[in-house]
Amino acid sequence: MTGGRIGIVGAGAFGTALAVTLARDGRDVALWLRDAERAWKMQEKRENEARLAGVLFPENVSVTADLDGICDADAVLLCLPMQVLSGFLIGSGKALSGRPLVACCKGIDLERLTGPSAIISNEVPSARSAVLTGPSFAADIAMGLPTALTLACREAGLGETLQQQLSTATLRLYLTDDVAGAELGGALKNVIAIAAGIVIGAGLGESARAALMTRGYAEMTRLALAFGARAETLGGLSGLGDLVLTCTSAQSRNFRFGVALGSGQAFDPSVTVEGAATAKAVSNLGKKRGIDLPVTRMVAALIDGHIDLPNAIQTLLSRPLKKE
Ligand SMILES: NC(=O)C1=CN([C@@H]2O[C@H](COP(=O)(O)OP(=O)(O)OC[C@H]3O[C@@H](n4cnc5c(N)ncnc54)[C@H](OP(=O)(O)O)[C@@H]3O)[C@@H](O)[C@H]2O)C=CC1
Ligand SMILES: O=C(CO)COP(=O)(O)O
Repeated sequence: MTGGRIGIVGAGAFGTALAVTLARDGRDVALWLRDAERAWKMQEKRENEARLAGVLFPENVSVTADLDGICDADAVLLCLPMQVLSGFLIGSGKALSGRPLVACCKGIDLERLTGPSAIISNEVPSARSAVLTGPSFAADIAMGLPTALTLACREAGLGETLQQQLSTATLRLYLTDDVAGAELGGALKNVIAIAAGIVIGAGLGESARAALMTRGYAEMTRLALAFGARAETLGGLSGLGDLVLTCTSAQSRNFRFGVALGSGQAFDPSVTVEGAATAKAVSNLGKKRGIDLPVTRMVAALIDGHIDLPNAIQTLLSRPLKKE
């Protein structure tokens, strides 16, 4: 499909990659960032040097710091980190009233303990929401490598329209109405990816990583089913697919953060690591709902410095033996 006008909020790595791939496929794209001077420079330079260096913008990408520039778009993609989404919508959501808003962030809000679609419904009640999630590194999308994602939307008609508007020759969107499953899979896989990174960073071996990924997947499924998700969604792109990608690739920031934690190295605090806040949020959710989440709880405790690595490993290994 070609044509249509897409607005993108957030010129980070992911927002920029989506802007470029959608524009190459014929959409007019307006890419919004919060700083007017940087927006002007990016518009002139035709490149996002800070977040996606080396990828030139097609001429049908325009960069703006004015939300009026995107409020008439057919769909607006919210490509902000999870923990800033509510603040952005409280401050600026009014400008996006009535628009289809597609959350592209992965995580659970630490204060509200909800995913992005509930934040959108609360802060912009007139908006029609969807969630775009699944296994994809921004660099791969920007290079035009084949990528498949999940588009989750409760409204059948809107979901089908967005699926057409946001799929390209190399970006293939699969549709589901299981928003809870898609959101929770995307949020939790980042926590498990941190744990997988810790395992590798601490030198515990590939076998331990495979065990961790499998038990982590059981944990993701347990939590998601308790929130009304369907098991098949967790077994799809937004759950298992993204878990595999993120736990096994050094391109992943969550995985690299875990490696640093496991090997006692420092990690640049300016890098977006969604799983860190989400580990705490999900740990709190689990406590509230009485759901056993041993891996998530341990990741949250390690990040907060409430436990050291040898004790964390010992605690996980000494849990009572049980049926798989
Ligand atoms: N990168 C990837 O490969 C993928 C990322 N995602 C998801 O996309 C989301 C965004 O990630 P990503 O693009 O990588 O993140 P980046 O760290 O690359 O960029 C974050 C962007 O958010 C902006 N931002 C931060 N705080 C605010 C705020 N308060 N108001 C307005 N803008 C703000 C930053 O702007 P500024 O520069 O001004 O600080 C920056 O443009 C995450 O949830 C991530 O999980 C999903 C799939 C792949
Ligand atoms: O979500 C992603 C891949 O699907 C990106 O992972 P990171 O945020 O860990 O880099």
